[in-house]
Amino acid sequence: MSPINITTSAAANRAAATSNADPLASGATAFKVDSPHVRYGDGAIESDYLYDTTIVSRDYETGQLKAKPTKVHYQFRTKTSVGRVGLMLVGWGGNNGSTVTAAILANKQGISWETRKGTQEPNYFGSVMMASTVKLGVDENLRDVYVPFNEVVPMAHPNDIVIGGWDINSLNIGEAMRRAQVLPVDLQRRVYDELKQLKPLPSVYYPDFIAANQEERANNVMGGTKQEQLEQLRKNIRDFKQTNGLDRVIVMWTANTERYADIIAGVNDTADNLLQAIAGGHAEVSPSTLFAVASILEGAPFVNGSPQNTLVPGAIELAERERSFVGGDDFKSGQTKIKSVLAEFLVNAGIKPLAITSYNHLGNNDGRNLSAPAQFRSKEISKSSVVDDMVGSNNLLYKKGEHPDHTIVIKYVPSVGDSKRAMDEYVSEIFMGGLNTISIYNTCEDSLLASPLIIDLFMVTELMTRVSYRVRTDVDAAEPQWQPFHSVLSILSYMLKAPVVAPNTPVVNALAKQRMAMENIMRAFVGLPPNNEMLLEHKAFH
Ligand SMILES: NC(=O)c1ccc[n+]([C@@H]2O[C@H](COP(=O)([O-])OP(=O)(O)OC[C@H]3O[C@@H](n4cnc5c(N)ncnc54)[C@H](O)[C@@H]3O)[C@@H](O)[C@H]2O)c1
Ligand SMILES: O=P([O-])([O-])O[C@@H]1[C@@H](O)[C@H](O)[C@@H](O)[C@H](O)[C@@H]1O
Repeated sequence: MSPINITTSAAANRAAATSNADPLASGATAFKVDSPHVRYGDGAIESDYLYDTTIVSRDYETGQLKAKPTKVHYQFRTKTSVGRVGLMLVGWGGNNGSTVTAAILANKQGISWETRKGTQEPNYFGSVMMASTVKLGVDENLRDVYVPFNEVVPMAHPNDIVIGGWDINSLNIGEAMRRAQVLPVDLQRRVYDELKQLKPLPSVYYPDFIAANQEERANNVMGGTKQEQLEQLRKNIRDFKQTNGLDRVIVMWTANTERYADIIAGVNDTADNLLQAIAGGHAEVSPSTLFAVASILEGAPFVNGSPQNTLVPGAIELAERERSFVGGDDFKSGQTKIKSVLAEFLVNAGIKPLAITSYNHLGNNDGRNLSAPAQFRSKEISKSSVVDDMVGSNNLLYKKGEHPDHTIVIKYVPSVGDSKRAMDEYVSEIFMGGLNTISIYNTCEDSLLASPLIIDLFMVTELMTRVSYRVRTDVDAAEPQWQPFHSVLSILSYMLKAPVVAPNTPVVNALAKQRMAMENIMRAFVGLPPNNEMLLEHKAFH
């Protein structure tokens, strides 16, 4: 019984109208939920949602665990109008920044290009929002019906994003695309003239935070004190928004990996201390944290695509106080993405990884920056923490505090360029003391894998700026206030190696859990129950 894919293109709709194709296979764009608990009002979708969870407690007399099914009544309101949205990239002239800009232009203008295999059309493959589907439900014949992920709730379309940003290097984006050596030459040729008009704004450069080998790029640098730089960055964001007539701007760090900043009491441990440290020009405030503070103060969501600890405690507290959104860290694009699948599979299969050895070499500027110990250390941390939740979930395999050996090696080999070569070995203990070894060789085209994540991070972050919620109880004295989600957008974790979460909440790295959370939260916004794949319809006698 083949599943049905709802296609929403006009052509597909015309084809369905004139053929005896399955009426469900080409429906109108998006879908409407038929429920008394979902209201499609003017400008917003409101849903009443019973959140089912299970509270576990221990009976201290008997020692027995008790599991109590619990329902929490949420109400969600999702504004349906996206408006005009902008993305300001920090590190715009880098491999990721220039690649994602060129790709959006090609998609927006329908620019195809010639390859030795024929004509290649632009696409958004690798974007979970733009190129993956979710199961909406089943039809009357119990056939699965799938819709594009980006049609579960109204979302921004990448073709409509207005892009700008900063770089410490002055190269225009056309030249930066050429320097990156990522995209096919024929495509580069077709988009170059438009991209060369795009010039990064001068940025903040503190040599101490990135590798010394990056100094030769730093010819587009902002002067002044840290406070003056903060004000300039804030002005940049305001000007970009006003000049382009934008309703919302999202700032995303795709600049070089910085060293970790020391967390110092009285400097970056609280919001006020961080603001004072900036005013006082404290050396331990990094460029990325300055961008985060500027974004927070301008109400522009800030997402960190690199592994350093940009979101120091003071930045988190400031975001909470300003009710501004932040997210991070480190795009989860290749080697680590696979690890967050494989490690979960092994542990959930009752197989005990003993050693995970991850090596890769790459030859792009990111790799050159990572060849410096302090910058590598930031990446090593983000790449190493990805199995912690899976290991912690299974005390049958791992005693408390026990971990697999986990080694990360990254080498800079200029000749491979952006085409990173990753080699992994997973050695696991299996039945009766046996050993299983899985070896993987993975050519990760770094920027072609990271660019779609920039799009997904933008789309989900933008969605969350339009969502508010409230919790209802049976004894509400008055209508509770609608409020935004917590400032730290842990819903972004699927796209990130080291998800930043709200203080004192759990970090989830397992990729399947992360996708399930994002899908089911978005389903809840339109009043749909979680997908549970029980398929009882197919397991019961009819
Ligand atoms: N697959 C991937 O490409 C991938 C995956 C995960 C994380 N990342 C991270 O994304 C970031 C970008 O990767 P990339 O391949 O585009 O690197 P890149 O070196 O090509 O680009 C980084 C850009 O940032 C600029 N820059 C450095 N410091 C800056 C500052 N303070 N302000 C503004 N611009 C600054 C540099 O001039 C450069 O143009 C890196 O931190 C990398 O670790 C990349
Ligand atoms: O995402 P992933 O492939 O596990 O990790 C990658 C690193 O291994 C690589 O060295 C670097 O190029 C990228 O910044 C990326 O972070």
